[in-house]
Amino acid sequence: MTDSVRTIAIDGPAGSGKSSVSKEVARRLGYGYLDTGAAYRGLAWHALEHGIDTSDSSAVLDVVGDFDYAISLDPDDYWVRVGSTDVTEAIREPRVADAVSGVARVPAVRASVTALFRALVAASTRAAVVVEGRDITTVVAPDAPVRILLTAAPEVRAVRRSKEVATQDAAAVAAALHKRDASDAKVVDFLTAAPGVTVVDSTDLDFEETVEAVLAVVRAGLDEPQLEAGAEHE
Ligand SMILES: Nc1ncnc2c1ncn2[C@@H]1O[C@H](COP(=O)(O)OP(=O)(O)OP(=O)(O)O)[C@@H](O)[C@H]1O
Ligand SMILES: Nc1ccn([C@@H]2O[C@H](COP(=O)(O)O)[C@@H](O)[C@H]2O)c(=O)n1
Repeated sequence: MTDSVRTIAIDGPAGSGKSSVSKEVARRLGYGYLDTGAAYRGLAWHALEHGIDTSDSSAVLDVVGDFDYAISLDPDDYWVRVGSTDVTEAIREPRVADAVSGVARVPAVRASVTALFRALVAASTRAAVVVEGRDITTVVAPDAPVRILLTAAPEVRAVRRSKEVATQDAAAVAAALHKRDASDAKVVDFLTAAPGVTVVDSTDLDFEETVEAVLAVVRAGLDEPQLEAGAEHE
């Protein structure tokens, strides 16, 4: 079985529900969960710790060498570490979100983390891994048996995100989210579905309905042994 065959690929814009929905889908199927944005956020955090301007590509490359990154693929025990520091919460801070697109547009960074994502899936002991990000369906695992673009209307995504952020007003949260999408969209296309990718639009769905919609696509795309293998992990 190749690693692509063990990948459930989910892409989408900021705030579309990729992390929360993917994590829940992984839990219900007994699969691993890989948050790829965390690697870019972790590197942005690492660059900021070094006082680097993340819009300066060569300065970013200077700190890639000592970027010691680790992430859990267990949907029930999610953590992210850089060196000995647990950065699970820190990488969600607005200052990191504002800096991350600069890091993500560096081609050598993308090549390096893409190799890391594939290695993490290959090392997983689970029957499959739900991998979410921006270029999973197109670059990281274009051969995955299930490929989904999870979308929601921009204003709905902004409202959902602003409910989580207590330190900024709703307008500032919406502006930051749309600015990040605009920057990221210059690097990878996560707003239109590539051929063979199924769109799940959660604009009019609540969280549970969205999870069910994604599960239906996954079940339609996998064979019975792979679904049963996940259940056996429980
Ligand atoms: N269908 C839904 N209905 C209501 N709320 C939702 C739905 N899907 C996700 N959410 C909520 O929206 C918020 C954003 O979701 P989440 O963090 O999973 O998005 P994301 O796509 O991973 O964002 P980012 O790319 O910025 O990390 C969360 O609070 C999540 O619980
Ligand atoms: N496959 C990916 C995943 C993420 N990015 C970049 O990381 C940022 C943070 O991602 P979140 O999913 O945690 O919001 C995102 O804004 C992108 O800059 C990426 O390029 N490719």
